[in-house]
Amino acid sequence: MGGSDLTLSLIDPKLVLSHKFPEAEFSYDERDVAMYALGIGACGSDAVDGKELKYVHHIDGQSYIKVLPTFAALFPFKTSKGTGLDDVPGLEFDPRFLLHGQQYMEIYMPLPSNCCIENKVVIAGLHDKGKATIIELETTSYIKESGEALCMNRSTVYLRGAGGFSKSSPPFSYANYPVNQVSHVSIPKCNPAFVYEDHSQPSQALLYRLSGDYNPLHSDPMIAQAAGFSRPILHGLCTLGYAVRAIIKCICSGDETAVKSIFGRFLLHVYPGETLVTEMWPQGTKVVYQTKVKERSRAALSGYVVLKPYMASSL
Ligand SMILES: CCCCCCC[C@@H](O)CC(=O)SCCNC(=O)CCNC(=O)[C@H](O)C(C)(C)COP(=O)(O)OP(=O)(O)OC[C@H]1O[C@@H](n2cnc3c(N)ncnc32)[C@H](O)[C@@H]1OP(=O)(O)O
Repeated sequence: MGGSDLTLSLIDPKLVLSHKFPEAEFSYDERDVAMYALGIGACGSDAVDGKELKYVHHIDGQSYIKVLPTFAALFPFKTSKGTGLDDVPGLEFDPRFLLHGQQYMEIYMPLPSNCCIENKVVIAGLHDKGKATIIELETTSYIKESGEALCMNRSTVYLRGAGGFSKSSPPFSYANYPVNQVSHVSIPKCNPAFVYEDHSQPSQALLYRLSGDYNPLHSDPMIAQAAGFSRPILHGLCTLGYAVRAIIKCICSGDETAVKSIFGRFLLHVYPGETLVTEMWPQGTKVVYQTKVKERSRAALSGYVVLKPYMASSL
C-alpha cells in the first residue's frame, strides 16, 4: 500500500456486531448461470472437447443447463448493491483497500438453473489484526417456494489499514461459528496427484463482474493503482471458480453435483490474463488444492473441497 492515500477508518465493534441485515429476495435464471460459467473460464480451454458446454447450453435433449456449485458464491452479492458492508453502522473504512480474504461454502442440494432465493445474513466474525480488520459475513440462502436451505456462504473480508480499533489486549476478536468449519490448510510436501492448467483472459474480470460484483478494483485502472496494484485484478471468487472447475474435471469426472463444501484462502492477487495452475491432492473425500499463477510462480489460492461420499471410491 506504499504511498497510497488511505482514508481514515473507524470501527465500533459493539455497533457492528449488533447490526441486523434485512432479509433479501432475488431471482436468477439460465442466462445468469451461463454468464457466470463463462466468467470463470468454462468452455475456454476445453472448447474443443465440449465437456463444459452443459453449463451454457441445453445438451442431449436436457430441458435445463447444469449449474456449477461455485455459482452459489454470487448469492451474498444479491443482498444489497455491493458487499453489504457499506450499510453497516460502526464500520467506516476505505473501500479501495478491501480484499477478499477467504471463502467457505456449503452446498446442500444441486443448484437449480433458475430459482427465487431468500438470503439471511449475519456477521459471523470481527477481528482486529492491527494493520487490518477482518470481518466475516455468513449468508444462508433458501429456496423461496419450499423454504429449504440451498447453500451457505461465509465470506471473509480483509480491510487493509482499518485495524487497531481495539481498546483491549489481546486485540478484539469475535467469531460465532463452529471452529471445525474453517481451518488452516497445509499443502502436502509430495507431488500433487493431479495438475490442471487453465488460462484466464485479459478481459476475464470485465466478463466476471457482469455476474454481480462490480467492485471497481477489478475494472478501473485508477482505483486499482490507488489500491496498490499496477492494474485491475481478478475477483477472488473468479480464481476460486477456476480451481473448483479443475477439481470437477480432474477428480469428479465432470460431475458438478459431487461437491459438498468448498474452502479457499486468497493468498495473492491475480492479474486477468495470467495462467492458473491448480494442483490437487485427494485425501478421502477431501481434496486439498492450491492454485498458482504460472507467470509469477506463486500460489494465489489454497484450500480444500469436500466431495460427496460416493466419490470416495474413485479417489
Ligand atoms: C459479501 C461478499 C464479500 C466478499 C467481498 C469481495 C469483493 C471482491 O470484489 C474483492 C476481491 O475479489 S479482492 C481479490 C481477491 N483477494 C486477493 O487478491 C487477496 C490476496 N491476498 C493478499 O493480498 C494477502 O494475503 C492479504 C493482504 C489478504 C494479507 O496479507 P498480509 O497483510 O501480509 O497478512 P499477514 O501479515 O500474513 O497476516 C495478518 C493477519 O491476517 C490473517 N490473514 C492473512 N491473510 C489472510 C486471508 N487471505 N484471509 C483471512 N485472514 C488472513 C493472518 O492469519 C494474520 O492473522 P494472525 O496474526 O492472527 O495470524
